[in-house]
Amino acid sequence: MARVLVSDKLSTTAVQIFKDRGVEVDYLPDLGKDKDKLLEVIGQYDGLAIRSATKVTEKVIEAAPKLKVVGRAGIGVDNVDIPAASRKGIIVMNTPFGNSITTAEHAIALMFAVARQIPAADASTQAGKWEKNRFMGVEITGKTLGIIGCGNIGAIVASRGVGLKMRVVAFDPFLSPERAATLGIEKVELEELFRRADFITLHTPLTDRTRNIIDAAAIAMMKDGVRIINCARGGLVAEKDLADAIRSGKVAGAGVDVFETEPATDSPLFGLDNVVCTPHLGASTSEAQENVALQVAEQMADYLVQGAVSNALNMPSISAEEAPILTPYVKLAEILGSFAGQLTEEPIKEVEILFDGSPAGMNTRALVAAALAGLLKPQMQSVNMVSAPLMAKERGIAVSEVRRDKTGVFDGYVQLTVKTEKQSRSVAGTCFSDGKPRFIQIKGINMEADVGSHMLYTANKDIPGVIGELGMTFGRKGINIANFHLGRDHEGGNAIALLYLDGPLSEEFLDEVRALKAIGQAKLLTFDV
Ligand SMILES: NC(=O)C1=CN([C@@H]2O[C@H](COP(=O)(O)OP(=O)(O)OC[C@H]3O[C@@H](n4cnc5c(N)ncnc54)[C@H](O)[C@@H]3O)[C@@H](O)[C@H]2O)C=CC1
Ligand SMILES: O=C(O)C(=O)COP(=O)(O)O
Repeated sequence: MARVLVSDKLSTTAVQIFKDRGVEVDYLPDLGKDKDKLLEVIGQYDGLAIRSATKVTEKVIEAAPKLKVVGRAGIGVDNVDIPAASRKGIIVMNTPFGNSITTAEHAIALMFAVARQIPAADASTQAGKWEKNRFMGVEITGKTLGIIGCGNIGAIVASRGVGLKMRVVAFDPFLSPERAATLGIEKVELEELFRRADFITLHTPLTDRTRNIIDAAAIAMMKDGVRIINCARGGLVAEKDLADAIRSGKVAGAGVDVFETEPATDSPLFGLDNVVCTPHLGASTSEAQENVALQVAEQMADYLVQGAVSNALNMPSISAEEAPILTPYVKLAEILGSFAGQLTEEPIKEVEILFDGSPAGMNTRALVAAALAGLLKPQMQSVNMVSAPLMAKERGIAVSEVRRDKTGVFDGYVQLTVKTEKQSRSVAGTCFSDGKPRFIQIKGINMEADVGSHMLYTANKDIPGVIGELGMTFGRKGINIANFHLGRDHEGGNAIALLYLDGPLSEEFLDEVRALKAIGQAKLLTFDV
């Protein structure tokens, strides 16, 4: 039974879902904050469900040999070392929409809080001061709202801004003019946004390009009296530069939900007039927390129980409906990869995968990943569909895919061609209606062979007597051949044989086979079927 650790505070709905789906679950919501304890226990788990407090570092991943999936109940995954996870074949998934409305609402709430100084006015009023003249605010109607990053959350903020009768401008390199028009907003360059906005709100991930996107130089371009809201990630705004600008009066106020270091127990922004801070509450509503907990548990259980993948950041999605149709072809792709991987002894330069007929309409990214996993496995035992594309890239293997409408007699087939410095080798297969994979072509030679756990592959000249010699040799040793498949390119040309054996063969016996006059090459192959 798969076992999952929930190491951050998640709605207990998640725990119930794991149990209902037959996944054992330990709910330890404070464990994620204790790095040492996490390192101590993580080795026991197949899945880890987190929010932003647990840091899934390379060290944690190294300490987790069983881990298959990290599920982030939320959006940002900057607390997960995704390359390290991918290298170990661990899927990292998030819940990209469950808390977007809630977070957009928090940004709007902070905008109002800053425009009307609500927290300070509240504190003063409750202290019995009645400082009516101290808290002069600004109207939002008719003001320009500048949105940096107009993805899911930014777009919701945009629509709320439009609803509040604001003029909305957005900077996002990936925002199309059509989408901007649909949202009723204007797409602008960053500097123009800085120059025009009365309120600026950030909604990008934290990347090398977005880090400190608001710093002293950016602030210098802004309108005097601008107000800045950050509900995305600490690190997007240089906190010290913002604090200086608030002190100088250049920036009239800021709403800050996220900090460079979290938990933020100290910050240059603390204690300044009209800075409204919240402790990373963007996603903290009961609705959003129900959404993300439910979704992450379903997604993780789908993967651990059924092999279905959704919202993974390092692996193509495979829906639960798609999984049964795709699974036989995933197996086929892996077997073709494995065939080529076991026969190839020099460095691979190029891999081309051709999808003909029905597989061409499937999720070919998953099939490519499976073929690469099969191909690399003879060299790297722990490689899987998650890590294989990254491993291939790191090894400089160029991977390409071609999709084609049905051209042959088979409903669909997959052909894998592997090129090294010295040669190009191709192998093709299909899946019959029984879901079982078959080899249908090896090195351009047609054949039709079942796939067995133990197989002997031989290449020889098409001369009489090969079958007899092989059969006699096996017979003398008392080894049963379950199936014998033959093919040749033309009479007297190159021939190949695939023998489906009942069990493994010893190396000594293989040497005997290799010594046969008729046999050019003999290789024992094993497949995980
Ligand atoms: N405070 C909180 O509790 C929460 C914070 N977040 C954070 O909000 C942020 C946005 O989330 P979503 O809208 O769901 O993400 P998203 O991926 O839907 O949108 C991000 C947008 O940023 C854009 N972008 C990327 N690089 C950019 C750049 N250099 N300049 C301008 N735009 C750029 C992308 O094109 C994309 O449209 C994330 O960092 C996420 O972690 C999300 C949920 C809760
Ligand atoms: O979903 C996100 O990106 C968030 O920042 C929410 O973080 P949290 O789950 O509240 O720790």
